[in-house]
This record gives sequence, C-alpha cells and structure tokens, in this order.
Amino acid sequence: MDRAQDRGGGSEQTLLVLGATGDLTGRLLLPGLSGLLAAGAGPGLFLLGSGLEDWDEDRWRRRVSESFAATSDGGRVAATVRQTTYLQADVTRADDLRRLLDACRGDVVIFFALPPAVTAKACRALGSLGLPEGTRLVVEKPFGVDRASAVQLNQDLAGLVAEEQIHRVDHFLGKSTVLNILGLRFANRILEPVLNADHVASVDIVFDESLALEDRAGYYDQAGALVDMVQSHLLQVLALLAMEAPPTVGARELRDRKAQVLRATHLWGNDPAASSRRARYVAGEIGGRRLPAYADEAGVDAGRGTETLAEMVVMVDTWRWAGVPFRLRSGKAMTSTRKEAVITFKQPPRVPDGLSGWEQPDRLRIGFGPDRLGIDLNINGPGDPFVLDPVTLDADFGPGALPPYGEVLKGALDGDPTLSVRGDTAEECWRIVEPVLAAWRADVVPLGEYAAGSSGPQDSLLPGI
Ligand SMILES: NC(=O)C1=CN([C@@H]2O[C@H](COP(=O)(O)OP(=O)(O)OC[C@H]3O[C@@H](n4cnc5c(N)ncnc54)[C@H](OP(=O)(O)O)[C@@H]3O)[C@@H](O)[C@H]2O)C=CC1
Ligand SMILES: O=C1O[C@H](COP(=O)(O)O)[C@@H](O)[C@H](O)[C@H]1O
Repeated sequence: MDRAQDRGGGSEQTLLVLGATGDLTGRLLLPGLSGLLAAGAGPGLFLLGSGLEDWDEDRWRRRVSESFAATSDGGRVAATVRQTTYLQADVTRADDLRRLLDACRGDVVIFFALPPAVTAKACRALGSLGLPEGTRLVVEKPFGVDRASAVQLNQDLAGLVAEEQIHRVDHFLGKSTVLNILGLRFANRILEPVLNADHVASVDIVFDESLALEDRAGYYDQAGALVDMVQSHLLQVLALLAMEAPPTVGARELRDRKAQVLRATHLWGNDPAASSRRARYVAGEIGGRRLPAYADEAGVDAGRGTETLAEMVVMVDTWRWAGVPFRLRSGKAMTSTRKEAVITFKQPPRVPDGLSGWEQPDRLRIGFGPDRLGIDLNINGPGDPFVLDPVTLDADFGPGALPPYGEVLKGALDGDPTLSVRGDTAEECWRIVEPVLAAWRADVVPLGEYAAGSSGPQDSLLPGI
C-alpha cells in the first residue's frame, strides 16, 4: 500500500510537535490526536516529534504508541505510529528549525508544546527562515510570560503568518464545553433571565486538582498557579459564563463577545491585597501517595516562591454583572479533583413565615470534565411539610465526540479558529492579572502554605462553596 492510500488518500499534512518529550505531549496532545485520527480526521497526516533530548526513533514510537493505546482503532492510528519520526533539535536555533522544516511533508502545522519563554525564542528564530506557504502555528498557553511579552509574541507571530493561521490553544475551550455553556445559558428561557446582578450573589470558578508538580518544574516553577491556570483557562471560562449572547456560534461572533467581556473585567476593588491569595503545598499525602513539599521537588528553586494555589476575585464591570464577585481559584496537590463553576443566587426577597430549612442559597453548578450540571434547590422532603430540604437535580452534558485536545487540534488541522484564543484576548487576560502579579512580586500578599492532600489554606477567599 502506498503512503497516500495508507493515509486514506488525503493530501499530506505534517504535524510538527516541538516539545515532544514533555508532559503535555504525552499526557494530553498525543491522546487527543489519536482520538481525532480514530474519528476519521487527519488523512495523510505525518507526525514529526522533536525535543532537546537525544531520543531515538524507537523511544519516540514507544511514547506515541503508549499515548495512543487508549484509542481502539486499527487503520489510521496504527499508520501514524508506523510512520512517525523524531528529530533532536534546540528550537531556539535557526539551523535546527530549518532541519525540522525540511523534514516536513505537505502542509505544515507547528505545535509549540514548549515553555512560553522557549516558544517566544523559537518564533524569533523562525522569523529569519520564512515559513512554507499556509503554515499554521499552534501556540500553547500561557501566551508569553507577562503582558509585554504577550504583545511582543503577537507581533512576532504576526510577522510569520496571518492571524487566522495562529491557533492559541486553550483546551478548556474544547468544543463541547463551550457549547455546553452556551447551550445551557442561551437555549433555556428559565436560566438566562436570572443570570445577572439582580439575582446572582457570586460566581466561583474552581479548578482544584490532586495532581502535583509531576516532574514539570522546568515549566511550572517559572509559571505558578496564577499564570498556569487562572490567567489562562479560568478567565476563558469566565468569559463564556459572563458574555452576552452571540448571534451565532461562529468564530467571529464568539470571539468578539469573549473579548468584550474580558475588556470589562478587572480586579475586585483594584485591591490585590484584599482580592488575591497565594500559597504552596508542604509535604502531605494524597490517596496513599506521599508527596514532598513543593519546595523540595526536583528542579524547584524554593527561593523563587512559586505558588501552587492561586485565588483572585474580579469584577465584570458591565450592566449585567456589576457588583457580583467572580472568584477564581486553582490549586495543585489538593485532597481531590474539583473542576466546576458555581453560580450562587441571592436569597428570595421574602419567604413566608412558618417555612424553615430554606437558608441554603440556590446554586447552579457546571462541572468541567466530566461535564455535569447540578441545580441546588430547597424543596419539601419527607416528613414535616413546613421544613424544606436541600436537594440537587443532576444531569450529564454527555461527553463530546472527541477529547478536548482532539477538539482543539481539529481546529488547527482544519484551519477553524473558533476555539482559538484571539491575540487581543490573550493580552487582555494578562492585563487583568498584572496587578496581582506585581503585588505578589512586591510581597504585599504573603505566600501561605497548605498540606498536600488538604483542601487548601485557611484564609481562602472562597470559603465553604
Ligand atoms: N502539561 C499539561 O498538563 C499542560 C501543559 N500546557 C502547556 O504546554 C506547555 C509545555 O508544558 P509541559 O509539557 O507541561 O512542560 P514540560 O516541561 O513537561 O515540557 C517542555 C518541553 O519543552 C522542551 N524544550 C525546552 N526547551 C527546549 C529547547 N530549547 N528546544 C527544544 N525543546 C525544548 C523540553 O525538552 P526537555 O525535556 O528535553 O528539556 C520538553 O520536551 C506549557 O506552555 C504549558 O502551559 C497546557 C495544557 C496542559
Ligand atoms: O493547562 C493545564 O491544565 C492541566 C489540567 O488540565 P486537565 O485537562 O488535565 O484537567 C494542569 O494540570 C496543568 O498544570 C496546566 O498546565
């Protein structure tokens, strides 16, 4: 069988993965790719991995096979494993990049699965080479290391290809999550009229994970929880929860609406001391696994004071949301994984005398991965009919056809920017967190501690949700 037939007869396309030896590639990108291939996408795809490490082809193929293992599909997945190859390269060097581009076949999609500072250098180095016509660039969050570098990165990227060929990946924007939120909000008459400052007391967006550093010091110790999760993923979720209804779910309308709401977002009271918290884990145990303190993990520079948990409260300063705190939090090495947005409603204006048990506020819970919906209400339970009981009505959104990385990769391979973060939005997210980063650098907010395997520090800004 010749190669074109083997790939389903499609035209050739190369996915060049820079940072192929890293955590993202093994844990999320390759499994996402295999899901995509199994779903019939990517005919004619040639996978080319590259990393700093001197891996041979066997070692790389093993990694690809292992990451693809969960996907049961013979043809296209197996063909991609058979043909994939690996090249060692330092992507900050133009000569090495030239070698990589020369090894590509057909249309080129370059995935920068690299720490952000290395991505920036690689883009500079590519500037001196000139890219093949139609090349698409897939850039991982965080986009830059601060606002100024995000602006610079956008300029460098714009010098390489047109904006529609740049895919800034945020896998929290996997298509089903986006559509779940938009469908829930804008296709249900009973919800949208109460999603505003008249009825909502607060919105919490929480991403706690039991994962700890997982050998990612090279990237994570420079980033920390605020940049790794809050500045990127959680602000994207906030944008979906707070934006006005777009007339269509096409790329332009959706991205315009997100940009508009993020432009209106700023730190609560413009007071980083009152509106942010940071902490890092000390030694503890999670599900029988003993973890060292973050500061003692291999590759961590304890003196840098990198936080593994970050909290930030913001205001979405629009007619709809003015006065409602949006509280964002992400922590590593937490007792359990919890990924959800919780919308807490105000109390009813007047509950008839004689009814009790209604004190717990109504809540709308939107879980991410698995995507679930929960509505907390107070209704009559068994026994005394004058006493209400809290109940939760649950529903599954149902899994998407593809894993989130499959969805964002599909956008990049097909040239559809709907799920990609637009350049101006990337800069806006840095503007929102900048005052917090500055206050933390100046030690205005102390670096707290929590035990690995606990539910975080005592002085949380999101108590009891
Ligand atoms: N891991 C995750 O869960 C997620 C990560 N991301 C994003 O992905 C990006 C990468 O993160 P992650 O994979 O975790 O980080 P890792 O530290 O695990 O991997 C970084 C990769 O970059 C390579 N690299 C570093 N410098 C160079 C260089 N000069 N030339 C070539 N390769 C180089 C490393 O090679 P070597 O190991 O040889 O140094 C390694 O393969 C980050 O932007 C992160 O925010 C996004 C979503 C999820
Ligand atoms: O982007 C990132 O996301 C992961 C969590 O995403 P998930 O889809 O695996 O739940 C996080 O662990 C990592 O630190 C961060 O870089």
